[in-house]
Amino acid sequence: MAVAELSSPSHTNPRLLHSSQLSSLSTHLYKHRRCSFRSRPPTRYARISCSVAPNQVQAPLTVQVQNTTSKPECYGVFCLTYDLKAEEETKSWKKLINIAVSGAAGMISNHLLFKLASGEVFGPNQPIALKLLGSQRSLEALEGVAMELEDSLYPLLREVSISVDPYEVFQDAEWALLIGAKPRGPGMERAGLLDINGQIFAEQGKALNAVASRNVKVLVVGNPCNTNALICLKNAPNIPAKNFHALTRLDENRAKCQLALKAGVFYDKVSNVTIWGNHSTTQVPDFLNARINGLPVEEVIKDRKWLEEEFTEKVQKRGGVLIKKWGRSSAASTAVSIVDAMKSLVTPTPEGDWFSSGVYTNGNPYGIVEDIVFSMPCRSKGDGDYELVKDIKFDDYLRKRIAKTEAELLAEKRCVAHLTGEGIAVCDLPEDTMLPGEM
Ligand SMILES: NC(=O)C1=CN([C@@H]2O[C@H](COP(=O)(O)OP(=O)(O)OC[C@H]3O[C@@H](n4cnc5c(N)ncnc54)[C@H](OP(=O)(O)O)[C@@H]3O)[C@@H](O)[C@H]2O)C=CC1
Ligand SMILES: O=C([O-])CC(=O)C(=O)O
Repeated sequence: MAVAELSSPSHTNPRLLHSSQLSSLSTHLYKHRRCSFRSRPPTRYARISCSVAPNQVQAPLTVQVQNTTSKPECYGVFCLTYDLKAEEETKSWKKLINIAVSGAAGMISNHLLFKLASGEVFGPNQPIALKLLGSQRSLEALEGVAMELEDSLYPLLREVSISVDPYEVFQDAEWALLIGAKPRGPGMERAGLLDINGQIFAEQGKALNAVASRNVKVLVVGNPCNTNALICLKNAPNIPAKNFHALTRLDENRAKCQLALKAGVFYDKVSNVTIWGNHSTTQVPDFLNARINGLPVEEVIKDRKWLEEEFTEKVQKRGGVLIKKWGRSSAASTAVSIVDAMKSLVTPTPEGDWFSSGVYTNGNPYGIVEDIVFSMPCRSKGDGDYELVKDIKFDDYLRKRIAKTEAELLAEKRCVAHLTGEGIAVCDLPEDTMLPGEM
């Protein structure tokens, strides 16, 4: 199969074309434009540059043709060929699933990959293939990760491959865990971070659109994760927007821990916790609908002031407090929350409960503005899909807080308009806008 990326100043959002469309495209190009073809070995890209003929007013056009038949490099023991059905203990196993992970040499992945390989998410009968995406700067480190995976002798881990090319890594991916992102350095404006990371997620959205399974589930972890997820889904129009998630499960877990501590119960007694909005310090941990031992939180913790102020701020800023103590951002607990988020989609949600995920707002029943990625309460039948929970209570406090995080996400969206195909970016971000890890 081959795909072509079509871009020109008149196409701010480049279109990806499948091989079936290529021959008519090239006929069109020869007829209407002056084209030169240039391939750049040893890469698989061929660049076709077309200039404007003197009597034409069309804008110049560049087409990138990519042959996507090549495979990422398999690693070590994972290059062996074998027949899963040949051995007695593997006969009952399900079909191998492909999991792509970006930022695979980073700290979160260093915890996550081993959890995935152990069967924590998909269970003991589900073999997996891990496709690790890195960059030139992390290629050696990725080999180190693959070596550790080899040495762990996980029976369910059947394939590991590494690559720096998202088109290779995302080929037929059924899950894409997008963790890699540039951290915000000292003195960097949030608008700058949105732009740099947004470019990464725009490119990855295009690659997913071109080569991933049409039913791929995409979980964006790299910050700012809500807006990165929006950019990614806008660049992947052939994949349902509903399949894209931004990770807010860590925030939910943090909120459960704080409620349990205050109520003096173990955290398995806390349920129905929603995180609303952005994975930032404007996020809203919802105590109005949450329950402890099946009772509304306010019947157990009779201290509304603590809930509105101390509890809310503790959850919003937990990441920053941890960085101060630990010297680096949450990695192990983030990996745990990624596992939780994935499990919530592949196992039925317990009766009466729900989980939080940053999802696309179109069609939401809460009156939240459409066309952003916003954390909301979800339930799943365990088939990888989810529905939004309908019976949710709101009061003035909750509405006001939700409006603030919604306004922040709208400002972030305006700031990345150039990456979502919606025109010229205007950055008017609220001054106090921060990631949970910033203080
Ligand atoms: N949503 C959430 O709840 C949470 C989100 N996060 C976010 O997850 C992301 C990853 O965190 P973590 O694993 O701890 O980070 P690390 O710094 O350990 O790893 C990040 C990886 O991102 C990759 N990367 C991609 N582009 C760049 C770039 N331009 N500059 C530098 N590195 C780049 C690097 O890999 P390579 O060189 O291979 O490209 C690196 O290995 C961060 O954005 C963090 O803010 C963290 C905690 C919670
Ligand atoms: O800000 C960060 O990079 C870390 C983060 O998201 C968190 O701890 O929730």
